[in-house]
This record gives sequence, structure tokens and C-alpha cells, in this order.
Amino acid sequence: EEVTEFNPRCPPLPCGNLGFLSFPFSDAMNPECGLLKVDNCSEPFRQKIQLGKDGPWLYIKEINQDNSLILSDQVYPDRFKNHFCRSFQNFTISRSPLYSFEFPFQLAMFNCSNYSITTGFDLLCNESNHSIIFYNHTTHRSPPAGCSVIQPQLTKTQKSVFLHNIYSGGFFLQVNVTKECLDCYSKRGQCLSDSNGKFQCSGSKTGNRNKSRLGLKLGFGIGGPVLLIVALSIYITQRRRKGIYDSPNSRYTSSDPSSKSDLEAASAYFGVPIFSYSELAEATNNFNHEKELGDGGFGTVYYGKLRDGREVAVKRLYEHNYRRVEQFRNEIEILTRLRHKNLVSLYGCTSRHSQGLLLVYEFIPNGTIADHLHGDRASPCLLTWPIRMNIAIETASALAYLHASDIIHRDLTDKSDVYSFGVVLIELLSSMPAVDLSRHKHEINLANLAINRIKKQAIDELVDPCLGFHSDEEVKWMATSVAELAFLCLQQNKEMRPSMDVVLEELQRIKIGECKLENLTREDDDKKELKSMQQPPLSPPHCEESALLKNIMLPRSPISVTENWISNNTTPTVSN
Ligand SMILES: Nc1ncnc2c1ncn2[C@@H]1O[C@H](COP(=O)(O)OP(=O)(O)OP(=O)(O)O)[C@@H](O)[C@H]1O
Repeated sequence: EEVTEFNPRCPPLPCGNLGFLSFPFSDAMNPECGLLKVDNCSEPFRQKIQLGKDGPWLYIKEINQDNSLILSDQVYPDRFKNHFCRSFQNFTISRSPLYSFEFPFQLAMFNCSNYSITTGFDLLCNESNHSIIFYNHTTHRSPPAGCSVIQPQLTKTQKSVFLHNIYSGGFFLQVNVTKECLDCYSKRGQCLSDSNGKFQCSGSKTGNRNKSRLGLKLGFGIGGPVLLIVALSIYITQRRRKGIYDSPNSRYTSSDPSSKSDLEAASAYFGVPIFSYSELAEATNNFNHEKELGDGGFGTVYYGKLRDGREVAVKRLYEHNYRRVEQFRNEIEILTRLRHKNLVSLYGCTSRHSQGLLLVYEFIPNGTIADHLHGDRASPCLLTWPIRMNIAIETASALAYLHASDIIHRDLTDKSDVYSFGVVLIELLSSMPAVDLSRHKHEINLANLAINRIKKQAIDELVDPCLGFHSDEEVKWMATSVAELAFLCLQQNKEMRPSMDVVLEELQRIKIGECKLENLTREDDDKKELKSMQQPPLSPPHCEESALLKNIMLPRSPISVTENWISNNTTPTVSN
């Protein structure tokens, strides 16, 4: 049905590595099928688009489903090296009654003929006849009158405070087709502008297509002959096989390595697919209360289902103010740089000018660890000791990766994460919630409870009885070692906490039953062999008690030195 409703004169047009072009884009051979012309489809990675009638031609890096583009013009980096205002070349895009352009995700710049019109923007530089202004105003979507667009492209080493975020190899442009033109197109008409610059719809057929169906077709470029659908699905399957279709940046991922590295160097907004607010509102049943998955520091998270069938978690930021926009930008920047099997993928986000700031993540269906340990999904000892050990190692590996990846984030500061991870370790050992108001006032906080037990040498009181602490010597040894490691993570003094790398390494050693100090200091080769064997070469219970702690950072047993380590074990959790 979708196929027959598609304008048969305008099937999606193959365009090399860019995939298929569909309205509002078309090629030079089929100008009536689109509003913006793409050239060089037969030359991979050299396709160009003309921005408006008589507008500039720019190279296309990516075309996204929501009509956003990543463009580049190789001339700018050279010009910018001069650091002068006049080094910026501008291009003027004439206004059209059929569509408009938006620069949603970057610090767009304009060259204005009149200095006074720059009010409301941050001035970047001003030279005799030129005013170069920095676009930093969420309410302005398009260039102010009298200004033309400049898209500077910076080299990676450029350190300007205003410009450090500007994409080094290209820029982002969103094409917004007017509603009249979309309606016209959906009725198989052609959008035209008459000699007075007014909109006209020629050759339309009346019909009752609804907007969402059109959106679907435009979004996915599906609707040509059946064969085309087959071709598309083969194309998608191939991309999936290559493992790039499902990646967070899939829609921007190019098979050209040079183009890919350019994209990876992108600023906060690049490389992330953009979703429309309405699509996400639809996916979450208008942010229905019943779809709420939980609340976090930045916003509420909702379950949603996208039109393409993907299940997603949509995070809606609490307030749409400038600070939030900054946090939004940070989170995107961080997430797009991360690739780890234990970290949730970011599928995309809304434009920062959208009605709401939304982040779209891969949906994780099985709840949180806390749900399974002591929440809605908990059932006694469903999580056995080996499972808990694996959860600890996998989580530590993700955190160690984050710390190694040079990411600075509100809650990604090394040693406070180590503290939080210590609490997770105790949760895994004890199956108790991190905070429980029904506990004794000094033990509401699980960290305090754990510290008290460890100091009293009463780890058995801490460990969930169902784990076999008393019946299985190996579990007893491992649980004791993990408790001691958690104890180190929970030090009030940040400096006393081990790094996440060390924590991960120690957990791995505990898992394979490797004794600490002795093996480490004696035969390095033995140690390697041990690891490669992947089985406990020594019976863990024979290992010297508390050797773990000696090995990590301190020469003495925690039991004997805890008073020195913990200045105040009754204070509430301090994680920063
Ligand atoms: N991708 C997801 N899949 C399923 N549920 C999720 C997902 N992301 C978050 N949730 C649910 O929403 C809750 C809040 O998530 P959020 O990421 O905002 O929490 P947080 O880590 O505490 O937040 P923050 O880092 O902003 O302080 C989570 O505890 C979880 O229950």
C-alpha cells in the first residue's frame, strides 16, 4: 500500500555512499522530484548539494533521515588559519517559500553588514566593514536580516574559547520543508515558487493521506517499486552485517575511513542522529506517566517505541534552559565518544531548538541491578555468586573504560565513581539497598553499615546468606576479598581509594582465585600463565588472609588500620 502511494515519478534515487535520495533531495536528472539538487551521485564521497537556487555547492558527508545534512567545504580550514575576520568567506543562501535552513547544532556564524544588528548575539570579531557574529541564541533559528551565513571550519588545534566546539571538518544543516510544500508533495504535486517568490503547487492530486504516513515514507525513503524495497533491505542488511547499522552513529557512519575520522572529531552535535520532538512524543505516548522507566539527575526516562520498531529509552531533561542545553550538549558529546559493550548506546537526540531536550538511548529491558537484588524483580538468590562476580567485573570494566577515555563529566570524576562502585560491590554482596531508612540511623547508609561490619571482622553478617558464604569455602574467600576491595573504595579520603583500573584488575584476580601478594611479587611469567589458563591454580582459601589489601596499595591489613583510614565512618555518604 505504501508503495503504490508513493509518487511513482519520483522513486528514491541511489546516490553512492549516501544511500538513497528522497524528497526534498533529488538529482540533476529529476529536478521535479525534489527541492535541493544533489550532484555527483556516481562519484562516491564527492557528492555535492546546491543550497538554494544559485546558492553555493558544498560537499555532502551525510544525509540523515530527518533531512539534516553534514556538509563540508574544504576551503575554510585554510582560510581560518589566518585568524582574521576577513578570512571568513561567506555564502548567501537566498530565502525560499518552499523550505528554510536551520543550523541546529553548532555555533553558527554570520557576517553582518551592519554592526548594530548584532544585538542579542555574542560578537566574535569586528573589522571595518565586517561584523562577524557568533550565533548563540536559542530563539534565533535563521540568520538575522542583513547577515549572511559563515561556516568556519577549524583545525583540531584551534583553541578559541568560542569556537572550540565548532566542527573541524564540516557543518550541520537542517532542511525544513514548509507544511504547504509537504502537503503538495504528498498529493503528488510539485512545489514551485512563482516569479514573486510565492509558493505554488502544480499538478497535485487530492487525496487523504495522513501526515504520519508521509513522514514515514520521507523518513525511510521507502515507497518505490517492490524491487526497490528489496534493494533497500539488502542494503540495510549489509550495513547490519558490517556492524554499522546499529551503532549509535549509524546514520552518520560512512564507509570511507577518512570521512569517518572527520565525523568522530565532530563537536557535540555531530554524528548523532536527530529525532523530531513529535516522533518521540508519539513513541512515548506523549510522555505518558505509565511509560516512565525512572528518574535521574537530569531528567525523567520513558519507554518508547520508534516508528521503525526500535525500543528506546527517551530521557527528557527537566528544564529547557540554557544550563540544561549545556548539559544536554555535554551528555551528547560524551556519549558519542563512547563505545563499550557495557555502556548503553545513544541512538540520537532532538535538536537543541526543539520543544524539549530529549536523548534517545537503546532500551535495556531487564531493569537495574537494584531491581534484581532488592527491588521489583528480586527473588531469593536468583543472582548467584558467579553472576554477581561477573556483574561486578563487567561494571568495573565499563567504568575503567570511562576513566581511561579522558571524559570529564559531572559524575564521572574518577575517585567519586570508585566510591559509588564500592557501594555497588556491597549491594552485590549483601543484596541490601544503598539507602534504607528502616535501618539503624548509623546504618541507613549501606556504606557505613559495610564499614562497620568489615571493621568488626564480621563480613559474614554483611553477605547475603543465600550466597553460600558458610557452606562454600571458595565463595567465602571471594566474598571476603570483594568486601575488602569495597572497603578500600569506600575510604573517605579520595586519595586512599584505588583507581578503577586497579579495582578491575583485583576483581579479575579474585574471580580466577589468584592469590595476591605472593604471585604478584614472585614470578611474573607464572602470573601470565595463570591468567591464560583461566582457572584457579591455587585454592583461594589457602591464600593469606587480607593479602588483597596489601597488594593494592597498603602494607597493612585493613582490620588493623581501619581507624587511620576512616576519619568518620558515621557521616553520610560522600561521593565527591
Ligand atoms: N536505556 C535505558 N533502558 C531502560 N531503562 C533505563 C535506561 N536508561 C535509564 N533507565 C531507567 O531510568 C532511570 C533513570 O535513568 P538515568 O540515566 O536518568 O539515571 P541516573 O544514572 O541516576 O541519572 P544521571 O546520570 O542523570 O544522574 C534508571 O534508573 C533506569 O531505571
